[in-house]
Amino acid sequence: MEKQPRLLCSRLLRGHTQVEVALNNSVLGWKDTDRSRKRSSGFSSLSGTAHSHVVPVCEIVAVCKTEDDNTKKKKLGSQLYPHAFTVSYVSRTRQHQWCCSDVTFHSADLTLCEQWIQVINEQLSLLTNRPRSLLVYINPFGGKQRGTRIYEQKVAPLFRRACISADVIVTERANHARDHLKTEASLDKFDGVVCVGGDGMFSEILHGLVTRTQTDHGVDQNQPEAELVPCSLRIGIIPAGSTDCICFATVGTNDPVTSALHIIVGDTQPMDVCSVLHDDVLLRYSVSLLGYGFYGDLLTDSERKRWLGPARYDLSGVKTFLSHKCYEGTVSFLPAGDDVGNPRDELLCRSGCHVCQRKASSNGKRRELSAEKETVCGLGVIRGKFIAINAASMSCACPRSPQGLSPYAHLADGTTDLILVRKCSRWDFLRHLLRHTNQDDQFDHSFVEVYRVRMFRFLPRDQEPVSLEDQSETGLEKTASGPMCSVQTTSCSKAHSSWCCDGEILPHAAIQVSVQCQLIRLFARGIEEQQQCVSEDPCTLWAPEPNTH
Ligand SMILES: CCCCCCCCCCCCC/C=C/[C@@H](O)[C@H](COP(=O)(O)O)NC(=O)CCCCCCCCCCCCCCC
Ligand SMILES: Nc1ncnc2c1ncn2[C@@H]1O[C@H](COP(=O)(O)OP(=O)(O)O)[C@@H](O)[C@H]1O
Ligand SMILES: [Ca+2]
Repeated sequence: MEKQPRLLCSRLLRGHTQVEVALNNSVLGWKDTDRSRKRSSGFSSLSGTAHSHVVPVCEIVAVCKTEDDNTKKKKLGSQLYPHAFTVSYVSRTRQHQWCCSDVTFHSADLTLCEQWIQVINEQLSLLTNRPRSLLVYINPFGGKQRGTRIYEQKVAPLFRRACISADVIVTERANHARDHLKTEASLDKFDGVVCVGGDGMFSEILHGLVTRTQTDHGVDQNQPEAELVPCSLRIGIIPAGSTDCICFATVGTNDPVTSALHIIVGDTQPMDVCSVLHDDVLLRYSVSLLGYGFYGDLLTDSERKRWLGPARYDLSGVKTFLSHKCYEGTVSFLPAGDDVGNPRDELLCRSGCHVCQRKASSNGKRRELSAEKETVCGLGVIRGKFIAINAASMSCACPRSPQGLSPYAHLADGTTDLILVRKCSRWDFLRHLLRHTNQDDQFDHSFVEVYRVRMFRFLPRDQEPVSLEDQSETGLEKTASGPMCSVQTTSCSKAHSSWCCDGEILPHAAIQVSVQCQLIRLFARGIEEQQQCVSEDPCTLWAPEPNTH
């Protein structure tokens, strides 16, 4: 492959060390010159400074002239270096966390500094995926009520440094952001929408943006067969909520600075959205967890304890666990094809995921879940008594469960992982829950089943067709895709639970769910496999000998 022409290469001063700095179309690099390395080797090893460093241009946040009194006095030997410029760039710390680092280069030559600033800025202006203008919504009451402070102290300064303009709206009530996006906001002037808050706040942005997009394109989202139009604006999430699972599962951490940097560099991560209907009428959209039984009850209880902040989930978790309820009903589902793998295949969804890139032909194949079709096309039907019915459209990894509810679920494959936890003893359920917090397989229990599906439907027992109720009287449960299995004899609560849908409670127990493949895009890149290596060998930046200024 032909090598990129070198654009600029100079000998400059960094700290007390002379360095050779080079820039081509994709990488900025600097290394100590041999002379200064010899002279300052003690200094370097003491401070831990590496002798060479490379930064991909796409991870440069900004470059600017440095003007302070120290710069004016900068000296090496008798030579003054009164001019300087600073490059801010992404550096990786630990656990997928990013921070913004600065490197300042000094020079005796003002024109040279200005040339560096100009050339780097020209390179940055070629990166067309970067947002220039954002619409930001802050929920001041999410999580520990630190949304406004997090934005002002950690995010706004970075946006300013990257020359991104932001229109900020601090919400005054629930659904303020959703309603504003739906009708009022002039979206044409923005390159993206940012929410500062938790999963509930993200859900508001999701609903506002999806609804607005359908309205603008004349699509009736209440039609069960409607082909929804993907949203053109990307969504950024600055985590300031209680669970922050959508941020955690798409970035790998819930750190506001990391998220701000993913927005600044203009990352893109497509994401599936489930539409949730009742009697063919749209109730809500979901991207993370749709849970009936355990998580529905937990969330309902936790809403009364909002004043406790994130700890409400632990308290309600213990209470719901102790109440040990189970619910009877029928789940029918359309299994996904083999092309998207299965929930236990140990294929993690990571940055550049191949499974998601193959992007199932699912959307074209959407079919209605109707009774006649249940006997054909491999549709699964499962009757039973369940402690939990969960659908995880993504891993749902979060600080409480770093692998998530379904560790091998994919962000953008057009499927959701349907997890059925049948009635079991308290002890067994606790064992199952505990496995969410360690490396053990939470699906490896006789009372847990998991299916990768494109759509599913749930009917609570009292709404089942009579024929299914009759079957249950025989004491047998039937699955179309699996073997017959016996019903446990213990009794079960007749009442309904609720569905929790990305942290919101739904008003109906009977729902139909279908996955809309890649309906939205986030400012994220999926979880990076490991510390990313720059593909370019730094040495090539300096070979052959540079024409130093
Ligand atoms: C014994 C320890 C068991 C730990 C089990 C952890 C499983 C965690 C899976 C979490 C999946 C989260 C999916 C995301 C949901 C969010 O969309 C949604 C909204 O988030 P927001 O408030 O930021 O807006 N959050 C939720 O629905 C909350 C889920 C909370 C899960 C907490 C579970 C705690 C369970 C504690 C059980 C304790 C048993 C103790 C027995 C003595
Ligand atoms: N200004 C506001 N006042 C009250 N509730 C709000 C406001 N802005 C947003 N909300 C609502 O607060 C709920 C929780 O927000 P979220 O940011 O997800 O925090 P948490 O993660 O703590 O639940 C969401 O349902 C959202 O609609
Ligand atoms: Ca998915």
